[in-house]
Amino acid sequence: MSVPIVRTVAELRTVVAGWRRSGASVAVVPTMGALHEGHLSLVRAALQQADQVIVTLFVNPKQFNSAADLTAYPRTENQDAAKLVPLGAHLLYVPDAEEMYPAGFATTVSVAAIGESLCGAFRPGHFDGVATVVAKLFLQTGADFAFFGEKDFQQLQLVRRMVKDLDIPTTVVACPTVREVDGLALSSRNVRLSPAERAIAPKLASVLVETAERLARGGPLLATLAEARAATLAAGYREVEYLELRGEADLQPMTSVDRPARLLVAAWLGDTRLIDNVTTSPIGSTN
Ligand SMILES: Nc1ncnc2c1ncn2[C@@H]1O[C@H](COP(=O)(O)OP(=O)(O)OP(=O)(O)O)[C@@H](O)[C@H]1O
Ligand SMILES: CC(C)(CO)[C@@H](O)C(=O)[O-]
Ligand code: BAL
Repeated sequence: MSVPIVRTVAELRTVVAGWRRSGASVAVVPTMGALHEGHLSLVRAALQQADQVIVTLFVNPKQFNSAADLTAYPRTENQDAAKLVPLGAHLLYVPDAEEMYPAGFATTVSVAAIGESLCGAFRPGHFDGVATVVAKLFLQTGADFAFFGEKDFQQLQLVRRMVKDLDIPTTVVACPTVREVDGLALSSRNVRLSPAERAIAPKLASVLVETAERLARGGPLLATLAEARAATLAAGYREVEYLELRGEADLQPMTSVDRPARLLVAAWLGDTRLIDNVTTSPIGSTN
C-alpha cells in the first residue's frame, strides 16, 4: 500500500475536483516533511474532521532566513509517505520550488503586527514566506479545513489573521503540542541535537511550565520572566532570543496576567534554535 503523490497544481486540482463531485469535504495538513508524531496527530485530527485529507510536503525556501538552515533541513519524502499509509491519509502533495514559485513570481502576503514580533523579529522575512505559501496551499487545495500545531503558536495565529483578512473560506483548526515523555516539544529540528544537547533540551519546557505556574500564583511579571531566562541559560542554552508573555489571540505584549495569555520562548541550544509555548491562566483562576 502507498499514499498517492501529486507534484503539480494541475494534478492536485483534478483529484480535488473528483472528490468535490461526490460531495466530499477536504482538509489540508501543511508540513515541511520529516514527519513525526506531532505531524501525525494533525493528520489524525484531520481524518476525524473531513472525508478527504491532503498532506502537503514542501520545504519552503521563502520562509528560511538562513541558507544553512535551509540546506540542513531534513528531507525524507519516502519515509514520510510510508508513515502516512497506516493513518489512511488520502493524498500527498509534493510540489517543487519551480511549481510553487514559477519564473516571474512576484507576490508576497504579509501579515502586520502578529508577523513582526517574536520569531518575526529574529527571522526577517520568515512570516511573509509562511503567509505566502500557506495562502497558496489553501487556494491550490481549496480545503474546507486546515490543521496546524500549537507548537508554532505565532504561525497559527498569523494564519488565522490572514484567513480572516483575506476572506479565505478555510477553517483553521489548532491541535495541541505533542511532547516527548520528558516534555520536549517534538520538532523536525530535534534530530540536530547532540546527545548532550538532547539531555538539556527539555529544560525549555519545564522552565515554561514553572514560570506559567508562578505567574498564575501572582508572581511579579518582569522579575519572573527574568528568572526564567536565567534558568534557561543556566541549563546550558546558549542564547534566549525572547521569553515573553503575550495575549492569547493577538499576541500583543501584556503588563499583567489579567486575561488568557501565552508564554512563548525561542532559544538556541548549540547551533539549534528551538521554540516552545504554554498557555497561562489569569491570576486567581483555578486551572
Ligand atoms: N510537536 C508538535 N505538536 C503538534 N504539532 C506540531 C508539532 N511539531 C510541528 N507541528 C506542526 O506541524 C506542522 C508542520 O510543521 P513543520 O513541518 O515545520 O514541523 P516542525 O517539527 O515544526 O519542524 P521545525 O520545528 O523544524 O520547523 C505545523 O502546523 C506545526 O505546528
Ligand atoms: C506551515 C508550513 C508548512 C508552511 O511552510 C511551515 O511553516 C510549517 O511546517 O510549520
Ligand atoms: N515550523 C515552522 C517552520 C519553520 O521553522 O520554518
